[in-house]
Amino acid sequence: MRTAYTSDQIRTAETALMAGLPEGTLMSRAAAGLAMVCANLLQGVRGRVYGSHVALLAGGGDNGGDTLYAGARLASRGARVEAVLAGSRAHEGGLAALLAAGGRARPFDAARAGDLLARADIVLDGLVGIGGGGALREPYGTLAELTAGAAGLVVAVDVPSGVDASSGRVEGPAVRAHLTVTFGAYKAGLLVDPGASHTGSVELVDIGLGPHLPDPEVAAPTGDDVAGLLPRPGAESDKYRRGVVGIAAGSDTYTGAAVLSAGGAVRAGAGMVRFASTAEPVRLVRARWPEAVTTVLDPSAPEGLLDEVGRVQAWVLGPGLGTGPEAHAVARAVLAADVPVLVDADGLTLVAKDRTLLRRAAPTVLTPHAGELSRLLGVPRERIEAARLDHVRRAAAELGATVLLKGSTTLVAEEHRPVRVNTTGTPWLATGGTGDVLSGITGALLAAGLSGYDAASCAAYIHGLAARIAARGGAAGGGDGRRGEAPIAALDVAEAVPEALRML
Ligand SMILES: NC(=O)C1=CN([C@@H]2O[C@H](COP(=O)(O)OP(=O)(O)OC[C@H]3O[C@@H](n4cnc5c(N)ncnc54)[C@H](O)[C@@H]3O)[C@@H](O)[C@H]2O)[C@@H](O)CC1
Ligand SMILES: Nc1ncnc2c1ncn2[C@@H]1O[C@H](COP(=O)(O)OP(=O)(O)O)[C@@H](O)[C@H]1O
Ligand SMILES: [K+]
Repeated sequence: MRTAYTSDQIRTAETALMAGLPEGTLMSRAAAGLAMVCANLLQGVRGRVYGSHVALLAGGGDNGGDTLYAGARLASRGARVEAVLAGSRAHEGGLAALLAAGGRARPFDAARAGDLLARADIVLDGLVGIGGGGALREPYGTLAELTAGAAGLVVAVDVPSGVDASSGRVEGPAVRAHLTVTFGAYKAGLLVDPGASHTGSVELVDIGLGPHLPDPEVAAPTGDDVAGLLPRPGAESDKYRRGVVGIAAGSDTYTGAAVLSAGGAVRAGAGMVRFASTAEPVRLVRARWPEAVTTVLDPSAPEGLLDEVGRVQAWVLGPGLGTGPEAHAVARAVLAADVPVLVDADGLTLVAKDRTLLRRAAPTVLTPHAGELSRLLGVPRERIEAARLDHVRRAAAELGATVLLKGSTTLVAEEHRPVRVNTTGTPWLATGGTGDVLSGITGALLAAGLSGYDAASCAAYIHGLAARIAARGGAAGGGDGRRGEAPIAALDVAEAVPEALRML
């Protein structure tokens, strides 16, 4: 599990660690690690450190200090290092070290800074780190924007400036780095969008913080974590014990979502899929997934609506269900069941209109995208997009459910647990119907007995991995939506789930 922390948690751990160490030890560890990474980069792009051009953007705090000290180390190896001092003051020790090692430093001047960035082999963004707050003020904002025109590699020091280290929030200009060198531990904002899309790859420099770190705010499961949680059938398994998932989805108007959700469940290894809906979706699901056992419902007679369906260990409710009175009757019947229920799509719209549906004892998993969460919380969508971590946490607490927030980084929140961040996926997933597939995968894992928290985070991982495999035509790797990948259809993702499971 890759764990990540808020700025306050990092500061507390740093204070505890520093209490037993001579002053300046941590900054010197951070600067040494940063200089080493930069030296390796320069070896890669220039073949040597000596004679290479390094630009430092140094803010007035300790983030600038790290950067100036690292610049001094590179200057002492013969690099031509020049710092732009963005603040009214600069870190004294760092500046003195840089000048003593033969580096140069000048106050901010836009034209000169632009020239410098156009010439540099690497640019170190040391404007602000965990001490940053709110939108970047001037001239920090201009400097962050200028890094977009840098000819060489942009290396963010600790955190890309303009990204809130604790939440990933971005409120104005922010540096987009090729690489972020972060100190002591991951900051939560490096894993959560929009911040995560500014970091490039992330390299962690150990400064000895480990023993002092508290429980993390955020955790990103690795493939091994997911593999360890997944159910595998044994000699004593039968289809019932492996988990029967019920799917209440589709309507005579919307039929595709039902087929996709059922496909996710079948491919993710449900022992059995019981599909319950009106006649047309039932016909289509049977045609595409003969494995599913189907029941035609008559929601105009809500009494004993699900009696004919048979026993299930978990339900998936909502994809393509519609939002009228008959859909409401189905939602009421499913949510009255004493088993875990995943609510998606139209099911979320029904729940947003009638929160009493969520008064139940068994676990509930909600899987909204930002628009659906906006309706659930009564908060504008843009505010959710800008502060996804805060809102997913709030939703879990307020709705008493496990909440999986879909989007470019998928988050899974449950009260009193770290928010789980999904690290797989590809922007090609942004296409109609892929969320329906996710609902089926998650339902299969819930039926197999995983908790809502584990089922949702494992399903997101598998779904994202399957999407990458589908986008690369069966090959592993990728995930950036660029070369070697092609558009995918939602059903391709369901079909790639077995390959994803094989890789885990
Ligand atoms: N505390 C420690 O023990 C360690 C800290 N380290 C470094 O120290 C950094 C934290 O240093 P600081 O606490 O001095 O904070 P920062 O240097 O991250 O930020 C504070 C500085 O940025 C300015 N600033 C804040 N928000 C701004 C905004 N929106 N626009 C423009 N300027 C803004 C402040 O005026 C101040 O000059 C870490 O990110 C890391 O790089 C490392 O050296 C490791 C050890
Ligand atoms: N930019 C993106 N990058 C990666 N994944 C994305 C992106 N946008 C959406 N996704 C993923 O695609 C899926 C879309 O689901 P959803 O919004 O429910 O669509 P639908 O209702 O059409 O199925 C989710 O798993 C979501 O996390
Ligand atoms: K920075």
